[in-house]
Amino acid sequence: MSSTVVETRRVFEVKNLDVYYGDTRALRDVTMDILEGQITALIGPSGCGKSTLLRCFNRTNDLIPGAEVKGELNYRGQKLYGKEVNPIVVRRRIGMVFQQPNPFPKSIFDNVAYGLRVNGIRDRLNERVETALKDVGLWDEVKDNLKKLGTSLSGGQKQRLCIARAIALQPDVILMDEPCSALDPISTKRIEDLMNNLKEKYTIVIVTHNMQQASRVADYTAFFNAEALDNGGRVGYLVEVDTTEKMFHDATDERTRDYISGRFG
Ligand SMILES: Nc1ncnc2c1ncn2[C@@H]1O[C@H](COP(=O)(O)OP(=O)(O)OP(=O)(O)O)[C@@H](O)[C@H]1O
Repeated sequence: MSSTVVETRRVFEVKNLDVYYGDTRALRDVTMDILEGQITALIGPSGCGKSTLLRCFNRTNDLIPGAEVKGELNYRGQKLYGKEVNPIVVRRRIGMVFQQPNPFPKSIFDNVAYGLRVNGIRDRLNERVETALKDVGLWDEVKDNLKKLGTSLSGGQKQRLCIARAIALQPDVILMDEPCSALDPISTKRIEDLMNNLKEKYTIVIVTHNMQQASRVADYTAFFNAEALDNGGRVGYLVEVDTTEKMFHDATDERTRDYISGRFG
């Protein structure tokens, strides 16, 4: 990696991380850093473990029966899987946005206020909701209809509403699992522009199948691949991670160059 990496603060430090689902190892020996205030894209062919790694960052794999994480994963210098760590607090600090925009069948206001209320935050609710909606560029579109159902918005608006719901809690990190794959190109562009604005305040990790998207939005790109095992299964692994500029124009590994140029995957 370039020398700027050394000077930038590490939010996550992943060392020799393995993830299992039951007896099956889905991801092996991942070592990488996630840097503060940067957008990091996780790319690679289907099944190479991108979403699995993403879920490690806010411990949502804990919710999958049989999932087990081995190795080291430090969040701001603290063991994320340490015994004393409360996963609920982790998920408050490290928010997540999914592929399918999934607002609750509640009003626009209540969608954004939801996480705040659940976490017992009741002061300045109106102001906090307004700020979150402004931060995602939705305020002007919805300010006169805050009682309208969140589910009645367009796909792109719904996704921005879900991002507003995540950032209302003022998290440290936002994890995005293919946030634009269900959206049209115009809504996708709005989310990409939004990500660029959000990185002033948040560290973002995004899983994307869209290589152009990674090259447009990410500061760093990590390329994962999967290899066949003797038992017929497959295990994902990290091929390389570097600045997006380097990965897309001068990747070290031939597999990365092949994938990025569309020769496989
Ligand atoms: N809940 C689960 N239970 C069991 N196995 C799982 C589970 N989730 C993922 N896996 C397995 O882990 C491996 C990695 O899956 P994962 O979804 O992380 O890959 P991915 O790179 O994000 O794939 P895609 O690009 O298709 O979304 C796959 O073999 C998958 O079948």
